[in-house]
Amino acid sequence: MIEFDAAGVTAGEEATVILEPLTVTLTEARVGVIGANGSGKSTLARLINGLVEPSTGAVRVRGLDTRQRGSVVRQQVGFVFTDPASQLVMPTAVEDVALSLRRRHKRRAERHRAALEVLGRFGLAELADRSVHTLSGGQRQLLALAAVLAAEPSIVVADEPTTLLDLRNTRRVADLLWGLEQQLVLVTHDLELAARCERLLLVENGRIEADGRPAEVIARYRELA
Ligand SMILES: Nc1ncnc2c1ncn2[C@@H]1O[C@H](COP(=O)(O)OP(=O)(O)OP(=O)(O)O)[C@@H](O)[C@H]1O
Repeated sequence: MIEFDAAGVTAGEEATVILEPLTVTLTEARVGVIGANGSGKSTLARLINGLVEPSTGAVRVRGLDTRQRGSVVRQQVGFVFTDPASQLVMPTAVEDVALSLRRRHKRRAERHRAALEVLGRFGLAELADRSVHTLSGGQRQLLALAAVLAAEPSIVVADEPTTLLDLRNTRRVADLLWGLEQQLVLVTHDLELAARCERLLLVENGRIEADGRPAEVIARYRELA
């Protein structure tokens, strides 16, 4: 469960409003977030794992305040970025997944074995020793997702995870995300994916313009465009 309790975000000395105070509780397994460029979607997503702290109000994840318990929240919330390059930091694919496993497996050899197993599960076994820089965009995105999921977070937040992908990889990533047991918050410009969510939030100019069933929220989005 994710609670926004009058959570607002401002930036700079002038306190420019990025996100107006928002009160909403997300309990659905698949929550989508749509809206125009620059409307505040990423900011909303980043509030969930404390990457962005609320300037006013509070955000709680499974009862944990993101400002007070930031590091615990980040262990529980796996965040998938649009650009996998910003989260793949190790020289090879297997090392990147192993990095996510450092809390669960203290011994290096064990971590390596577990990372290979994760790569296998995601159909990426043959990429284990490849330099991350030589992977295609789709391979990198799948690897980033595998690395996040390897840590077994309780909640997954994905910020436009299919934007860089072709149709086949978009389907692959979407199927993976929909196959998860965890609660998923998905920021997307892909209305097909948005339509598959149980609940959809439409962000417009830093506030929630619509919140509800995908068909109605998407219709409102189309009216605004
Ligand atoms: N730290 C900051 N300082 C100043 N402005 C910011 C800051 N963070 C975000 N913004 C601005 O707030 C607005 C919302 O940004 P955000 O990244 O949340 O939008 P978005 O809906 O995810 O956009 P996109 O679809 O283009 O990724 C943008 O105008 C952005 O430039």
